Amino acid sequence: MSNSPGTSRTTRRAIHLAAHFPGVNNTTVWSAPPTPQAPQVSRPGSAGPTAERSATRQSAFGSQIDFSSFTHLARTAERGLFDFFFLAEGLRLREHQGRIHDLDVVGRPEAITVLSALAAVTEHLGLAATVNATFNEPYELARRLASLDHLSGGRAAWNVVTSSDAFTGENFRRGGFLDRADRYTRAAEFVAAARELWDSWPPGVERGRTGGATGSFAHHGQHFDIEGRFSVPRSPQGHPVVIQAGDSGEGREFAAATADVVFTRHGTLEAGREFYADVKGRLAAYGRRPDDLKIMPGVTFVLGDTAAEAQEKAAEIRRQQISPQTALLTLEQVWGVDLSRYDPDGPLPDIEPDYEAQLSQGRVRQADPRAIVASWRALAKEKGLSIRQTVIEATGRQSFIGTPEAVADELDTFVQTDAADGFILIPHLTPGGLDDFVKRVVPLLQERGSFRTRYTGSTLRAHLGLAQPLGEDTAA
Ligand SMILES: Cc1cc2nc3c(=O)[nH]c(=O)nc-3n(C[C@H](O)[C@H](O)[C@H](O)COP(=O)(O)O)c2cc1C
Repeated sequence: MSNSPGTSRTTRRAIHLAAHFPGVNNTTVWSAPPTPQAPQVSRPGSAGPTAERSATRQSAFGSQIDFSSFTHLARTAERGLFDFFFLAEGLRLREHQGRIHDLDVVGRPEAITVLSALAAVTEHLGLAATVNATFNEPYELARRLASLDHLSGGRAAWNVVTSSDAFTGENFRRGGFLDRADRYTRAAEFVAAARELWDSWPPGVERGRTGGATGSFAHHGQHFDIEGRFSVPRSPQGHPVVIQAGDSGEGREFAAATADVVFTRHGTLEAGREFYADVKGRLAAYGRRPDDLKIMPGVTFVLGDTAAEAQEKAAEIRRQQISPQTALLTLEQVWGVDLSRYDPDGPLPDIEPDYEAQLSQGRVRQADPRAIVASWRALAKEKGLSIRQTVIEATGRQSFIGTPEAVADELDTFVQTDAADGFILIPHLTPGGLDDFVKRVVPLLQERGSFRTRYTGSTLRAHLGLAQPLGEDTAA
């Protein structure tokens, strides 16, 4: 097999792979295998499109959050020798015109609970939970993560996210929200406090030797003023792995100072290299080496026996992801007005958007709607696209499409040429979406010496090649 361009360095770099459990956002399609004429639910009028689609998805995928779905994907990832299994978090179901948003209809079970159950049916696989730093407390979360680390023999990871909006805050006792500017100061102090708690039990404390300072902590800061004794002995990893997933300058700085892994959206070679250089370049200021932080973009893949077949499958998946009604819902989020009377196969609405309106609540609209409207209008005009075709073309984020050989080659090129340290793979199907990748792509990566052929360590830190925090023996 030929080497990829730029792979002339003497040692090949090891690729790190993780599996993202799909289920929300329209990455996930809901029937397998993709068929050319997948049945589409017609958009109802006043009954509300979201409600109807919710019903459709729930009946088609009632088992989506069954434990068997989680175990299938986790076991596949472990068979593929992946570093970890990843669960996202949504603390408030997003809403569209007062109904549960189309993308959140499968619900959001709590990640650490699911991972604790998976710890019992897996042996090596890391278990990563996304947990918000705004609406939690260090003592409670440090305790849950240390417990997961114990239960799993050193496989726990925490993806620290910082969503801080008032809509989400309504779900919580402390309510309200955090000033956006404070989201990372709180997150940084949260992680620091959690690490103080994890360090409060020195390594090697024997059962019964609980005198002295064991478990004592005192953290007095801007966001947390806590003092007491931590209830969980030091866990196998010392510190569960910390993942970061925010993209602002502050987010990148937080990652450079604090995180072990970054989950990024920069999934093209050029954007990946830029991001990689930027974030790795920030590490030295914190006395850290480039290898201390792994950069792992979240990516999708579509495999085919030929390049043409893969492209065809990818196009069909896009059509399934953006059904006629999803196209209209997506457009309504941007336009801010009810567009239910428009034909998804007709042209973009010529009415002006209402940029102040809030049809959707929660993290559904990411970029500046004015810029989106302008670019979608230009795209539709240039290519003569309908509403649905425009949304399909403009919102597509399919990363690696091709034969297993081509996909293995591309993934390897990313890692050997400093665009990533590995990938968080987001399959399109639940729960079988990773099966083909593990069967057909993993062996090719192993053949070229870029991916492990067995687990050599037992903890997630070992899989990722991260140092083990030593902790101090303070229990005099
Ligand atoms: C790849 C990626 C995945 C994310 N996943 C989640 C998630 O599952 N739950 C969540 O509440 N926020 C998630 N976020 C949001 C971020 O953690 C962060 O809260 C938000 O992006 C604000 O930070 P920023 O301004 O630095 O981007 C994700 C962000 C990125 C880039």
